[in-house]
Amino acid sequence: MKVGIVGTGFVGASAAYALTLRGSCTELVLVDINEKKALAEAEDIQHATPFTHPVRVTAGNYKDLADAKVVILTAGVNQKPGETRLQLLERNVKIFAEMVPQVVKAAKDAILIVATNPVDVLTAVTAKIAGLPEGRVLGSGTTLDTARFRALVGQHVGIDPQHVHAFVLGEHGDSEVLAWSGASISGIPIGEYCVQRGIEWNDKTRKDIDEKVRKAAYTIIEGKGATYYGIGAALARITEVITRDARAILSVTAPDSDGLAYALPRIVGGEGIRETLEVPLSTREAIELSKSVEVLKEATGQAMGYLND
Ligand SMILES: NC(=O)C1=CN([C@@H]2O[C@H](COP(=O)(O)OP(=O)(O)OC[C@H]3O[C@@H](n4cnc5c(N)ncnc54)[C@H](O)[C@@H]3O)[C@@H](O)[C@H]2O)C=CC1
Ligand SMILES: CC(=O)C(=O)O
Repeated sequence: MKVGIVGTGFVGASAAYALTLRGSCTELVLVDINEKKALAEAEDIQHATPFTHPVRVTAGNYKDLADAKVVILTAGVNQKPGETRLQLLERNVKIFAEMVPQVVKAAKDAILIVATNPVDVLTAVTAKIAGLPEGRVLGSGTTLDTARFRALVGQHVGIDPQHVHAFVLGEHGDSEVLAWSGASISGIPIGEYCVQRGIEWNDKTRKDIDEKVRKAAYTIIEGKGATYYGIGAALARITEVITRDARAILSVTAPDSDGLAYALPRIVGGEGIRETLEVPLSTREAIELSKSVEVLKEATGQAMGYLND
């Protein structure tokens, strides 16, 4: 099964490497405005295939995306230290206005996965430009934040994060909501689990984890200029859920009936998003989620304005 990636910078190249390590597809086509970079990444990753999976990795142009099952969009500018995701909006909308029609023309049946920031708004923009049936355009949303949340809780309680069930909802950004009320360790509420096992669990523990999840991008960008391994793995996981029709529940982002995209747990399978789930939230979490949606509403309005400029 063919997968395309448009944008082979830190994020696109990491996603390509993760897809190859996991054997999530059989063919991988890398496209970038910087053709030399795409070619170099394709060659480098192809050299990993004798140790991983027999994925055919090539660099190409938009036409080479024909028949792709999935195209991942990671082209665009990233944050500089201290910059918010929303500050990238105008520059990345302009890139998407030029790029998305070419992707849709070449890969007529593909499911599009957006990763470029601000990812919720760009997913709404992509859906509007692409005009594809519902479910075929999604964004990585808070899959990375959810992974950060699960990793930190897993580390705190000393278990494999795969057994931490918890979601981050709303914006992939400063207003995101960590849904503590439904978080569990394999069905046992985290607080109860900690009491049973004699592990510290209080407001400070939750505040520290919240801060680390919410600020992760800022601290990593401060330290090394960009974040890419976490999102690379997340994109590979979303892609293989589609290529294997796994029907997994992921906190991806997708436009609602008003064209506003934000992350909620959704069932994802071979046709893209199959269903959006309703999550029981505490009153405080529900209020925080509506505030997050308001932030995105304003930014999405601005983005649609840039599209019409
Ligand atoms: N959704 C998420 O959780 C995350 C999203 N990101 C976002 O991913 C995006 C990419 O980040 P990086 O890879 O670090 O940036 P980067 O600067 O390393 O790579 C961007 C790539 O896009 C290419 N590009 C630019 N315009 C293009 C066009 N018109 N057509 C084709 N290719 C084009 C550039 O040549 C470059 O290779 C950023 O917006 C960043 O904020 C980054 C981490 C996590
Ligand atoms: C850059 C970004 O969006 C992240 O690492 O969360």
